[in-house]
Amino acid sequence: MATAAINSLLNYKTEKYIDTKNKAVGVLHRLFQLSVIGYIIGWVFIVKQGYQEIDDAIQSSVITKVKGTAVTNTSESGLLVWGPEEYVIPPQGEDVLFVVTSFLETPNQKMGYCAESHKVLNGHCSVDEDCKKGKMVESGHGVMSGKCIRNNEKSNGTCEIFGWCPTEKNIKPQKPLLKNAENFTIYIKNFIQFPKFSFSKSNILKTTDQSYLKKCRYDEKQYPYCPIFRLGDITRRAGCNFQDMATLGGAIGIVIQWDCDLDKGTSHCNPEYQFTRLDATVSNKSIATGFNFRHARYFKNAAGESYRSLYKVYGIRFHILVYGKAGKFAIVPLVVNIGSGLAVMGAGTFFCDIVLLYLTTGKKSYKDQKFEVLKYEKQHTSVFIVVYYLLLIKRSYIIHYYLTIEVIQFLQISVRKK
Ligand SMILES: Nc1ncnc2c1ncn2[C@@H]1O[C@H](COP(=O)(O)OP(=O)(O)OP(=O)(O)O)[C@@H](O)[C@H]1O
Repeated sequence: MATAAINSLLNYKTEKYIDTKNKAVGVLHRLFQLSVIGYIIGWVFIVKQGYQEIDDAIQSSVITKVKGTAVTNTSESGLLVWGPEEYVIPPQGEDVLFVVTSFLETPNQKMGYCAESHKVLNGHCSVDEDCKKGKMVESGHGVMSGKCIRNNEKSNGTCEIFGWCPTEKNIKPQKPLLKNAENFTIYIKNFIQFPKFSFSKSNILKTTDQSYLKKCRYDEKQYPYCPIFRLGDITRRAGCNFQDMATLGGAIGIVIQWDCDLDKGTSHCNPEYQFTRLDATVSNKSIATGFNFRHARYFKNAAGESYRSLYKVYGIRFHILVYGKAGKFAIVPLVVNIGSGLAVMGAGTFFCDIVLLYLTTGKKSYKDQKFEVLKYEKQHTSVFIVVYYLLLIKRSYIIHYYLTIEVIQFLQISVRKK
């Protein structure tokens, strides 16, 4: 038995084929093989470039610069000229930047006593007892002095507070004040790297024309590689009207997509821009409409007293998001994809066997010729079953697999000998 097992282990065995002479199943088999070859060549290699190694861990740096001026003239602030230093917050040129399009200024606030704003619910009162001295007004602007300030005896008033006075007026902008904001331009400098392929590039066109950046404005058709965008064009491409958005504010996403086939060369690796309104789910009537925040500018008068001007600013927040992947030819994905394609081809034989053995007229004769029923000695079976389970318990699946094949072949040899 041992010699037979060793022989069985060392001998080369080849698969045996049965020529069924069944044309219909033969055509079916070829069609299946053609579909698999079509899938591998068309989808896996041409569409999905399955012969490439992919790096989707893009590393990126973004810096922005906005240019343009706007003029405002309000009763509180008078005539003002706004430059990027005033309307871009923060001014450092980050990848998330806020451009002011409207504002409400409360100028010359000074530390002192004044009536709390009517906007603050917890600051309302009808008698002095409603304003507990020393208590902070919740969501308010200062600490209560203990007095209730009313315009007349009958009406309700608001508590007197100690804080920055006068408090802000309760007004919402009806239209954007920085009307020219639509014509501001934003320069987006983006540097990317695909570390797996030691490849780096920027979104700025390589040109010797020094004035290119001063003249060009991004346009999908004419200037697809110009990194300077007009704000009005960005909102238009995102499907919204700049002036509508500018009144109460909003958020816009500028997506820079890098999909690079490095086999085609560096010049084919270029960014594609997409624009989307990020707060688009919020309708105009929603309580969550708009985008604003407050900041203050502090100063002292000639007498050394501290003052501040409080600004509630409305505007558009731009988020620059960079995504991308690069692919380059590599032998490993090529072999893996061919291998998995060939494995799928094996399913064709299985499928055709099912058709042949269960759906054709001559299924009985096919079955008789395809399957050989083996007869073997019982004691062999029991020994092999014991070994089999011992290996299974020890989780030696590979040894178990090969042993099972060898056992079956050994039994076949035994049968043949008989
Ligand atoms: N938002 C923008 N709109 C239009 N042109 C711009 C904008 N930002 C930069 N540029 C122009 O692009 C070129 C390169 O800008 P970069 O910031 O690298 O150089 P710079 O000389 O420091 O720019 P500048 O001093 O004009 O702000 C400059 O000619 C600059 O004027």
